[in-house]
Amino acid sequence: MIEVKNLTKKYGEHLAVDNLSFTVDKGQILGFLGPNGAGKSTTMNILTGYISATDGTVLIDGHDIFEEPEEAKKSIGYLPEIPPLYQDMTVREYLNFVADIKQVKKSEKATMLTQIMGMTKIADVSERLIKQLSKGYKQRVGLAQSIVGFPDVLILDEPTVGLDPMQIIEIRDLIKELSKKHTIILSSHILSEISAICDRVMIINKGRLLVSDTPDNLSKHIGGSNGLHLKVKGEKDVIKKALGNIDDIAKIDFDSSEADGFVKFTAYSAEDKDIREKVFYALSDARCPIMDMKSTSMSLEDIFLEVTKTEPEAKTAKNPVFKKRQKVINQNNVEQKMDNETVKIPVVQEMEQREEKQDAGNL
Ligand SMILES: Nc1ncnc2c1ncn2[C@@H]1O[C@H](COP(=O)(O)OP(=O)(O)OP(=O)(O)O)[C@@H](O)[C@H]1O
Repeated sequence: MIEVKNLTKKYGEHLAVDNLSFTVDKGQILGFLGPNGAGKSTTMNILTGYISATDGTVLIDGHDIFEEPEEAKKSIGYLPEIPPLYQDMTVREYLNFVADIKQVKKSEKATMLTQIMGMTKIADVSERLIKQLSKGYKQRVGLAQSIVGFPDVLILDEPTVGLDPMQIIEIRDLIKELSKKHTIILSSHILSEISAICDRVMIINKGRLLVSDTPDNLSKHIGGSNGLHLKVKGEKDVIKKALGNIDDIAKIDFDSSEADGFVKFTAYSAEDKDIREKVFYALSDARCPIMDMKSTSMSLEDIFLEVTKTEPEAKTAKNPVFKKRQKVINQNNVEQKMDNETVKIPVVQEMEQREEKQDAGNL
């Protein structure tokens, strides 16, 4: 549905988007994450034909946004970071105006606008001037204008910014509902929101793609969910012996704090195997009851902070995220198996190689 290849944008000498490639399938919700200045809005502005690219291609539903802008734009609804609202129009006048621009058939217009105002819960302010609306309502009107014409693709730059928690939940549900018929790219700083509604997450920094995967896989692979935290009643030696027979366990780290006959430890599986059942039976046979067992995993927030850490830490293997024995998903979703050695995300390697070349050139 959306195909972006080697997208690059320079503002003068400043590289805002650096060779970005990704695809979004029909009906998917892609969450776009990155710190301030990462290049999210620039990418969205290019995807929607608002600004040109320095290099690369963007296909929307098979149409090149640069070669066939009219065709491509027909498939896009866009909510920019600052919604393009006419303050002196009423909500209804404005949405009528948008519908005309989008060439919605006259016979369908009234019904469509009533439906959209219902979906975005702005029917009660339809006759109010936009300038008199609260920020949250203005944001909903911005979202409403992007839906007018029911385009196949919706690109939403921070759709819930300025909304209160209740409204955020409503808009989140609306986006979920819209994804049944639309392909959606959204950017947000609210990570719980991205985890809750996106099928896939892309984290970019300084215009470059760092990781792209489902929220679950990100916390599994990058967070290293191959660890199992346990609190077990019994003697440490007995527990050690019982677990020693399980081949799938690569390593056990015992906590130094042992109290009241409980032992706490983390068991790491080899090759990301699910060891829960074997651990359960082994400890049960050894008559060491499990009081607590949970997988180690990182929240999207932890992952975001780790992968976007400022250089030099993030781009070197000093970052613990890259050190773990784990699989890392590269930008083409190809799994790379790493075994007890430094793991670098491909884009980080590329960055380092480029810098090495530059350094060599400067000598
Ligand atoms: N018109 C412009 N002229 C020059 N530089 C720009 C322009 N627009 C954006 N930039 C720069 O390009 C980089 C990417 O900006 P962009 O707005 O795309 O980031 P962003 O990820 O959307 O950030 P935020 O989360 O703060 O909105 C930033 O360094 C920004 O300063």
